[in-house]
Amino acid sequence: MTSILKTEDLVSYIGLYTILQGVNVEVNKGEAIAILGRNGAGKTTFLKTIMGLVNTRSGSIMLDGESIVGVPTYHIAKKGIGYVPEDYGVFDELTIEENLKIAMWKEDKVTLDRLARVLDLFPDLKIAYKRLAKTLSGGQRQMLSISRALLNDNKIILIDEPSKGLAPVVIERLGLALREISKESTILLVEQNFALACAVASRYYIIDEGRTVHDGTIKDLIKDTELQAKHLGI
Ligand SMILES: Nc1ncnc2c1ncn2[C@@H]1O[C@H](COP(=O)(O)OP(=O)(O)OP(=O)(O)O)[C@@H](O)[C@H]1O
Repeated sequence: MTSILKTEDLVSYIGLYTILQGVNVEVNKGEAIAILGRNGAGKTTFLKTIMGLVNTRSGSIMLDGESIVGVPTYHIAKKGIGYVPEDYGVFDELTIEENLKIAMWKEDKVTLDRLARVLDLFPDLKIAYKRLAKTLSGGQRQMLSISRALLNDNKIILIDEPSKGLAPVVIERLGLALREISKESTILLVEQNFALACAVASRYYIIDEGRTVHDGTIKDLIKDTELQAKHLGI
């Protein structure tokens, strides 16, 4: 198996606070991995640390065998990490089309084919293609944010809690789309919605108080109600 992203003993900090205190995660090519844990466990900070938005104090982050610690965020993105932040990061005053095109590194045939595939995956975006992003619902904004990460030749896509604030029926649709995406992309998904994580991922890591405390297959976790209760509050 080819390791696409690997962190070892990752420690990171914001100001005076050490937030991550030892995170060990490995994502292999083609896998969909869920990062689970309670509120405030450090899941968002983990993704931000990978992206260079939060400073690493010690430990390693390897992307496809190359260290990305200390590399500027824009460069990390260009090295092949697509990032879908919790707050979507879409431009409200731009149309869907403009939001998508601004995210494209190239406008070659491969990229335009990817755009067509993304619009097939999320027909809502196709219908509202010329509308301003600010007119979209939360679910549609999430779809737009995910779509942008799919347009380029990324090695891995980090998705931060896509279900947040969405209605159950929208989460279900999103789960189906993410499952489809996971057939062709490598995904690292932060998610509190256990059902969505189970629908998309095959393996998981649990972060608690800034550390990875458990990992395994989603199949085993579904059976382990004790572990779910202890770390996920289910
Ligand atoms: N800018 C900041 N300054 C100080 N502490 C922060 C900052 N951002 C996050 N933290 C703290 O870091 C810890 C981890 O936060 P993080 O957002 O990564 O958790 P999370 O697991 O993603 O939870 P949630 O699902 O609630 O977003 C929390 O205790 C939080 O209060």
